[in-house]
Amino acid sequence: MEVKARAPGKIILSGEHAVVHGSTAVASSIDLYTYVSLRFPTPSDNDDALRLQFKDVGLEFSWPIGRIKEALSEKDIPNSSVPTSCSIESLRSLAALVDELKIPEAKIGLGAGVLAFLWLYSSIQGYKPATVVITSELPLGSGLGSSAALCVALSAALLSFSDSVNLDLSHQGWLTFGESELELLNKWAFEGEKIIHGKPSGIDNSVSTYGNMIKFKSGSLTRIKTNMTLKMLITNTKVGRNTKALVAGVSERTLRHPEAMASVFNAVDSISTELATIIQSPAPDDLSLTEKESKIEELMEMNQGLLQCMGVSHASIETVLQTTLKYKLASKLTGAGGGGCVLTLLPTLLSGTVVDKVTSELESCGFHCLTAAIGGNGVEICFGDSS
Ligand SMILES: Nc1ncnc2c1ncn2[C@@H]1O[C@H](COP(=O)(O)OP(=O)(O)O)[C@@H](O)[C@H]1O
Ligand SMILES: C[C@@](O)(CCOP(=O)(O)O)CC(=O)O
Ligand SMILES: [Mg+2]
Repeated sequence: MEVKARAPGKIILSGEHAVVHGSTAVASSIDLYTYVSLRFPTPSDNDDALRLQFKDVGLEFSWPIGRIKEALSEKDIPNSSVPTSCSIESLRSLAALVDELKIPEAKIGLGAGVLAFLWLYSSIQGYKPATVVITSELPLGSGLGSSAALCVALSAALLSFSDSVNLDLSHQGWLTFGESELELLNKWAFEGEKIIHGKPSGIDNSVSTYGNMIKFKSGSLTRIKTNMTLKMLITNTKVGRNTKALVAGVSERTLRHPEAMASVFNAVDSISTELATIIQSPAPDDLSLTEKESKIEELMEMNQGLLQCMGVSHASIETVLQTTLKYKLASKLTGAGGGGCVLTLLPTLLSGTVVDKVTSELESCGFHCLTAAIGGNGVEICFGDSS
């Protein structure tokens, strides 16, 4: 029996980093997914290994299942219905297993993904041999939430074969979970994100779980009903960065300048709240679509300025901002910054020629422009053939 899960990536329209410190943020899923397939061997396979394939980066790992049991020996029988944080001791033991993999230095960031996998797998499924294959349409480590999409899709696949979830195994095609099941898998995914990000806010796993657009503050989400279609150009600067280090950098700056940073976070909170109000306001109200878009552009620019205050912009991001400004387009970084992706609002009345021109100018700087639909389903699973 095989199950496949898919979970979407995301863009943060406003409030990244500040959301870690309690401010409101607004995020939307995008139609680029991470896929996880999970298969248990049959007795005749005579296989007692846990195998993990990261297809996007061409890496494969395997462990005799007994080694994982040994590493986590102090752990009780796993209980998939109680999301549990990885203790320092378990993290240390699992990290020793990951060290043995000798991951090449250039791909060392993947170690965090392997750790999250080992924790989620053993906590939800216990010590059973299996093969898990990961593929993604998302660029990894670029601000589009690949870490959360991985944790959400993994939690979904693992839970679908657990006692905590009741699913129709004969269903054909993609299947969504019930509300309480989504809540459970979102909590497990958050435990995985904690291993990858250090101190995540929970916005990325929540938007990947539930899909569409959400407003998020202090761990709780409100689903947003959009009353306008937003079109964004996503520019990947291709400058690699690590979310954990950037989040830690903002926390250190906050410790050095608590009052100034509190004001920055407060300003971001107001920006996100206003943005959510604009997006939700009834379609033909006192504000025309063009007026709404101009307001959103201004809020994006203000948010970008505050992200610069937090120290998470980058020369490559500044180049994207200057390039799009030449075409009177507003942009902001999305995700953790320090490189990664930048969002540019494409107003409804903008001509296709301008979009082509700005795209080719950005690409001539060595950046990669993506188009992705905003919104859409959250996590889904499929038993058997998903094609
Ligand atoms: N498809 C994948 N294959 C392997 N590792 C992945 C995959 N998706 C995410 N990861 C893990 O997530 C990390 C990237 O997460 P992060 O730095 O938070 O950036 P982002 O979430 O913006 O992509 C990778 O270094 C890796 O550990
Ligand atoms: C910076 C932050 O707000 C978003 C990070 O997103 P990403 O991992 O860069 O896609 C961190 C968080 O909210 O957990
Ligand atoms: Mg991430």
